[in-house]
This record gives sequence, C-alpha cells and structure tokens, in this order.
Amino acid sequence: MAELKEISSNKIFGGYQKVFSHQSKELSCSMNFAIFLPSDSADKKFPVLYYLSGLTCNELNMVQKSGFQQFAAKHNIIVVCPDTSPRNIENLDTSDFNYDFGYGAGFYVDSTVEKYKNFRMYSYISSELIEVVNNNFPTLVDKQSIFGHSMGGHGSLICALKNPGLYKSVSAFAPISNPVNCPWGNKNFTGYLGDNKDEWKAYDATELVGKYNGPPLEIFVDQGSEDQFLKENQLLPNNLIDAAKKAQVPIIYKLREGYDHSYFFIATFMGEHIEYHAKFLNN
Ligand SMILES: N[C@@H](CCC(=O)N[C@@H](CSC=O)C(=O)NCC(=O)O)C(=O)O
Repeated sequence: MAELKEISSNKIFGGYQKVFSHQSKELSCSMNFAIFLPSDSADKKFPVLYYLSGLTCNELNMVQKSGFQQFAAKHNIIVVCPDTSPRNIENLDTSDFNYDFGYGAGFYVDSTVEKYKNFRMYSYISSELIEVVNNNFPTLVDKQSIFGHSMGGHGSLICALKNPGLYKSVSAFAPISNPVNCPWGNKNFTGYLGDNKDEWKAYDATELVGKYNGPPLEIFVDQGSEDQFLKENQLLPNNLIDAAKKAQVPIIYKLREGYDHSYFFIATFMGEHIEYHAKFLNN
C-alpha cells in the first residue's frame, strides 16, 4: 500500500481538515486529496462521503469555499475531496490543455487514448481512492456515499450508476447530466475516449440511468435557475430527469431561484446535501 504524506492539518469544528499526497497506481503520478475527520478519536469509525469537484478545481475548492465541515462534524461523517485529474505527467504534450480539458478536467473517465493513458479518474475514484482511504483512516467500509458539482456532479452520478450498491446515496449540484449531448462532454469524450460515440455512453448518467439494475437508488439533483452553464445547455438536467422517470429511478430535482453555478450556490445548500447523505449513512 502506497504511503501517505501529510501536507497540512487544521482543526475545524472539533474535527481535522487534512490534505495528503500519495502515489497513485491508476494515474501513475502523485495525487493530493483532502479529508475531513470529524474526530481524532482512535476507537471510533465513521461513514465516508466522497465529493467530486468541477472543471478548474483541485482538492481545495470544496474545502475552502463550501463550509461543509460544520455539517460533516454535526453528522460525524468523513468527507474526502480528491483532485480532478492527474497532474504533472512527464513528457506529456499539454498544448491542447485548457480550463475545460486536461489538468483540472479529468472528467472522471478512464481514457482509451494512448496519449492520455494516465487519465483514469473513473477507476481512481471508484476503486483506488476508496482502498487508500479505507486502509488509512477509521472508516466504516460498507458506508460510503458520493456527491459532486458540475463535472464532479457528472462523476458522482456515473460512479453511483455504474457500481450498484457501492454507494448508499448520490447527489449532485448542477451536474453535467448528459455529456454525450453537450459541448463540454463532446470535447472531453472525444479527447479521452476517441470518436466512437457508442463508447461515450458508458460515462453518461442519462444513458446509464436507463440501464441501472441494483439496489434501490434515489438521485438528488440541485440546480440554480440563473446558472450560466444551464443556459448554455452544458448541463441538460431535464434529459436526466426524463430518463430517470422512464426507468423508474426516483429523482429529486430542486430548482433554486436566482442561484448561479458558483460555490455561493453550493455553500447555500451544502447543509441540506450532507443531511440527505447522513440519513443513508448513519442508519
Ligand atoms: N470561469 C471559470 C469556468 C470554470 C468554472 O466555472 N468551474 C467551476 C466548475 S464548472 C464545471 O465543472 C468551478 O467549480 N470553479 C472553481 C471555483 O472555485 O469556483 C474559470 O475559468 O475558472
């Protein structure tokens, strides 16, 4: 098991907000993740909530902007915030990289394109990181859930839909709900997966929800009505809602009047999301 290196540790709301680095096998590079531990007690175990961030983010956006720690402390939940892509890959031509492709934009897929072979964020999140966290922290191994924002909302939805039973609950802030049909998804899926659009569907929540076959799973989506990316048709929540209804997968959709795509929106509803996950994790 790869060694963890502690980068920082700060006491907050009676718990500890820490950042660690480790050498990832999936991504073949050093990765940072942030982890909130509700207590430093050695004899208690806690459920784990994974949070996936959006384009341009690293492990710190959620930690510094959302105010999640007070709610995680209240409900005794460990929260893990990984980085959003591999970083600093040696000899990689990054001339195509932009804010919405490449570093900070792994899109939570396993690339099938040789050039981007390090970009295996799907396997990193849904397998390797869980093992690293369970092997190093006081977790209840069968009690984990996942949520995220925008690109990370897409990531959380596909991780839950592709791994029935692995997560107890899933929620998303302004997720990219149907990447196969939006500009961000087209750009990233072409880049990481190539031109065969049939292969893209394996990473699209709207496609996957119709195929979901597992323990009952409810999807909770939060969306601001003044979100610029909603207006630019990057998010397409109605496609997910329609597909979920058709597949009889329950979906809660909350359209929040006046909110945009930013962490001001996320911070406003963070308490509601953690309380939602706590219902599933603390029973
Ligand atoms: N103008 C922004 C565009 C990128 C952006 O809005 N990123 C969002 C996620 S969008 C979808 O995944 C974000 O979370 N940004 C980080 C933040 O702290 O707000 C830009 O170029 O940064």
